[in-house]
Parts: sequence; C-alpha cells; structure tokens
Amino acid sequence: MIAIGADHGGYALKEEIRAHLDEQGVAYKDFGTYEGKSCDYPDIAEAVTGAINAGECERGILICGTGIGISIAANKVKGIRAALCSDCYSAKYTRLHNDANVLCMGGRVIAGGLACEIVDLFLNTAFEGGRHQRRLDKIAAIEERNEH
Ligand SMILES: O=C(CO)[C@H](O)[C@H](O)COP(=O)(O)O
Repeated sequence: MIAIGADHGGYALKEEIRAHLDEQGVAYKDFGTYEGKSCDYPDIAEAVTGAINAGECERGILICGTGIGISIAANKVKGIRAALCSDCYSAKYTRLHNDANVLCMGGRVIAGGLACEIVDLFLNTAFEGGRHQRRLDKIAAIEERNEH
C-alpha cells in the first residue's frame, strides 16, 4: 500500500498520479488534500509519514508546489528518507542507494508525464544494500544522537 498526499500546490499533480496508479493497479491511500483550497504541507507530510511508520503503508509520495517544503517536513520524522526528485536518474538511484521511502515532487515544477515515470521508477526499483546499508546506518545514528 502506497501513501499519497499533497498540499494545494501539488493537488493537480496528485490527481494525475492517482489516475496513473489506478491504471497500473497500484493500491494507495490518499491523505489529501482533497480539493485545490490552500492548506499547509507539514500537516500532509506528517499524515503520510505517520502511515509509513505505523506499518500501514510501505512507501509514500508527497507533492507540494516545489516539493521542497514537504520534503523538509517529511525528513524531520524519524525513519523517513524522503527524496525530492525531478528526473528519472535521481528516482532510480534514490531507491538503489538511499532506500528512500518517500518520493517528493513539485507540482509547479514538473509535468504529469515525467512525474508518472518518476513514480514508476520509485515503486519498481529495489534497494541495492551492501555499502549503501552502512551509510543508511550512519544516517540512523545521526537521528539517534540528535533525539531530544
Ligand atoms: O511549495 C511549497 C512548499 O515548498 C508550497 O506548496 C508553497 O509554498 C505554497 O505557496 P502558496 O501558499 O503561495 O500557494
């Protein structure tokens, strides 16, 4: 199960991605926003990352206007590795090397066709492990050391 969410800046792109996921037969849960009205991206980031950390969803897709604010918010949550992607190479390698569990995109930055290609790579590429696991362990250790 994939968690998906967007603020008003990402709403239109979220709807395009939902249609794409429906076509592909990918199961997802939509955490809003459910209309184009102004809302706050940290609330959406917290809902989607909460579903991942609760084990309800495996991975998430988050969209705001630039993708930046929502990725900053998502990366505040322990255990979340959120990657802002605007190209296919980054989407592939953030799975291979970073085991990213949240994909972030900018609804005011990229078009629907490219975004759907990015989503497919994010969902269908496996983590490589090996030396990359050592680096993820170091990221987790930073989280532990900076917990208050
Ligand atoms: O991209 C974003 C955060 O990084 C937001 O979508 C953006 O800041 C919203 O702006 P506005 O309220 O002017 O529509």
